Amino acid sequence: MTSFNKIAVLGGGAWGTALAQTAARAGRSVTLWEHDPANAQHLSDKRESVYLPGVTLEPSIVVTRDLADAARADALLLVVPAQVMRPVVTSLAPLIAARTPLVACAKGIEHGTHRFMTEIIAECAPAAIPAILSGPSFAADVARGLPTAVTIAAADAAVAQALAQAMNSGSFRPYHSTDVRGVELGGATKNVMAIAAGIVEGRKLGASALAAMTTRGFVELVRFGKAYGARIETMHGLSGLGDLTMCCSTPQSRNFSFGMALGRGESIDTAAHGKLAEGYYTAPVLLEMAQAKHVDMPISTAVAAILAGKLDVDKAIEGLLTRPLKAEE
Ligand SMILES: NC(=O)C1=CN([C@@H]2O[C@H](COP(=O)(O)OP(=O)(O)OC[C@H]3O[C@@H](n4cnc5c(N)ncnc54)[C@H](OP(=O)(O)O)[C@@H]3O)[C@@H](O)[C@H]2O)C=CC1
Ligand SMILES: O=C(CO)COP(=O)(O)O
Repeated sequence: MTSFNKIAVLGGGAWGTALAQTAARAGRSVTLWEHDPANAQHLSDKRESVYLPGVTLEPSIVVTRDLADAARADALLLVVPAQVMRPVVTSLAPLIAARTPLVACAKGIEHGTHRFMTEIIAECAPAAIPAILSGPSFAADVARGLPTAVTIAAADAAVAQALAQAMNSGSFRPYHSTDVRGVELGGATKNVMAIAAGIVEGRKLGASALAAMTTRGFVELVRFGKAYGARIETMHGLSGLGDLTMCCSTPQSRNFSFGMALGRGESIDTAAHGKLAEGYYTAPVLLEMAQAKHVDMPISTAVAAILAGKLDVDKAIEGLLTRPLKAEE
């Protein structure tokens, strides 16, 4: 079976750092690439990411700013925000060997093009093998070696299995799948639902309202997934139900925290408190894609309207509660 020993991680942020730690603990030779000079210097000198304070890099991890260094790996984890995946893959493409797996670890859908992460890889690096890693996995938990399970998907089952094997560190337990679309769609959609759940929490609407929002958010994820080719078992799995329930339940999720701040009345511009909330970028795209296939997604529609400044939180909540009654599905 194919094996991937040299792993490069692109993106020295919270998740990139956590995955670099995981790959090193799994016994892999790890190169961590960071594009920002200041963060790269901090990673090299202090052996710590500014995005994950208190986590010291494993001694074996090599930090670099040279993309060609990273490109020599057997497989690369792409751990940059979803909306910058395209420029990163475009720069990387001419440097990698054919059939190198590029594993998108971002959770989002590209503005404008409506491309999923692996579609961007296929388009910008056609000689590479696109793959996706997603699931209920907070960087701080994973970096500290707390038990975590995710799903790694690639079209070729043997590649997915080999990537899972490469990242298996004991406490980090990757399942493998060939449902690439299902895995990447769940991770993107859950971020929007986490914002909605955070708004409910921030408005102090109670546990019952949070349970209703989470449940109906999952219904929307499944509807959207069916329309865009996801397998039902994937949506019921780690990258769908698992990640959604986790991120709809705790302020450890930046998207949930962003929603909480909105629920407390903070402005859209300040509610993220300088942290990455991918759902902010995905919500309008999700709405456009749902409309394109006539998928009914009232929660996503409400979140997108709030984020566009077209609807205030209380009106959005009232609108959801006063919709015509219907049979549950
Ligand atoms: N944090 C988590 O718990 C998890 C995050 N994810 C996903 O991982 C992805 C990354 O998130 P996360 O690491 O948390 O985000 P962070 O904000 O912690 O880090 C983002 C990283 O991307 C880098 N970056 C930003 N813009 C560019 C660019 N144009 N070119 C190259 N690098 C760039 C940043 O570098 P710079 O220092 O220059 O800004 C930084 O190193 C997201 O899609 C997120 O949904 C998935 C699972 C868990
Ligand atoms: O995707 C994640 C956990 O699975 C991280 O969630 P946030 O981006 O909401 O912090």
